[in-house]
Amino acid sequence: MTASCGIAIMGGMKNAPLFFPLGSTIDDNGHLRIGGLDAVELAKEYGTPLYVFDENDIRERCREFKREFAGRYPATHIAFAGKACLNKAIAKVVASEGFGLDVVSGGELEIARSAGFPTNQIYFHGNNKSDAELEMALEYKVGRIVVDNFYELSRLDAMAARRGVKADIMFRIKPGIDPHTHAKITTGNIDSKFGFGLDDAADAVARAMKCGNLKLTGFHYHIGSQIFEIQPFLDALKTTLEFMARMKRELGFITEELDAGGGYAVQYLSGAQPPAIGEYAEAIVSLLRSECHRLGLALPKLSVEPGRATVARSAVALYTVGAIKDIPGVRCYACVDGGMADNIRPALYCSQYEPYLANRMADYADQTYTIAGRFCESGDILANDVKLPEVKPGDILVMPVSGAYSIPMSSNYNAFCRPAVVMVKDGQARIIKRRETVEDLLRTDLG
Ligand SMILES: Cc1ncc(COP(=O)(O)O)c(C=O)c1O
Ligand SMILES: N[C@@H](CCCC[NH3+])C(=O)O
Repeated sequence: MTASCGIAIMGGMKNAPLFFPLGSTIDDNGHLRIGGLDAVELAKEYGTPLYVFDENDIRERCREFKREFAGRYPATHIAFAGKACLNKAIAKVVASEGFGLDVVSGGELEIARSAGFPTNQIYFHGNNKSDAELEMALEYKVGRIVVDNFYELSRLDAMAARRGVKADIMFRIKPGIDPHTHAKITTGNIDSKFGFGLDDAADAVARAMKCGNLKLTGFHYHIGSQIFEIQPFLDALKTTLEFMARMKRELGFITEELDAGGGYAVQYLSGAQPPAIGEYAEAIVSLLRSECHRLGLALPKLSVEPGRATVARSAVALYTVGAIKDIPGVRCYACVDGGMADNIRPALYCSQYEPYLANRMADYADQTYTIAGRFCESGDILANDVKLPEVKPGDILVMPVSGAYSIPMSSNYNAFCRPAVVMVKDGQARIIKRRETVEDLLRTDLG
């Protein structure tokens, strides 16, 4: 028998395809099981659209990063980039795995704090932090404030002086590398709103060395997201190490820490497999060691900030199929009860997904459908021309690899309510974010 999209179910094994959460299976009824639970029953119990995270999968991703990076280079700080999907439950899971956290707003910082995340393990990023956010970062004594520009540097210096504290900072720099990913998620190029160009960064280092209330520990770059090639990571690292050598030579500045950001790609489609985390780690750590030796630099502390690679595969999105619209000779739309308001990625980046039917995982996928959402835009398409078994109203469509950048980028477009989020683990499920209600929407509408 063949599962949707042609993945064979081995005799008796019935593992779900690779990009479902670890340990997901297909039961005798052809239903998807995640964390030991029937996905179709979860859809019934909690309603759809529904996002289901598997805690064990998140934990295994964290352990893989620790094994592959800290195993090779013990002075590694691994931080979850919260923008990928931050809520109290996920914050607690990654904290308990010994991860740090990267936040980009006062909101993310408050979520982390309310989950009891140790603030000295939090790095505060952002290209236009408000005064209130900088004050908050100082008040909560976050581990590092990653300073993006001169305007922020001077305000932060004054704030730290007023408080009589010495804050640990890093500078975000632009190594000017093209990571060959989607233009909208490319960030380390010269024409980027993020960070200092290298000559500006050199001026900023000279200034920071005179700031009595700021301690510059080193440099951060993040060149983009969903990067399949290893070479751009190496090019960015080499450029930064050469910049560190220049700062030592010209200013006597010794870099203690290098934050290499995130960007590791995950697999969304059967045919597009990125390098394993171990391959990224091996290449980065080897180059770090050899270039530091060549340039006469002491080995710095290394930070990495995986967002997508920590949580993307840990979750699926479940939708109920409604209308089916066959336009003869053109295409057949299967419409679901969610869409661009809970997952903007296909509309924004032309991101591709491989959906399945959670209630008929083992049926032969011999029909072609375009999965349309229910929002008032023709561009509200979740997946184009995908192979599925014959789809009927009431089927439960499942989108794997939905743990990163869907829920955090969701909206209330057309006054729809954001979906519920459930965490499963070893046969137990609990709501970690309740479904929004119209009352929630009306509460902020003051008339
Ligand atoms: C500073 C920083 N670190 C880490 C990340 C996480 O990226 P990714 O989810 O691709 O690992 C981002 C987002 O692109 C970022 O801006
Ligand atoms: N939101 C993007 C990733 C951006 C990463 C943050 N700079 C995505 O869904 O792929």
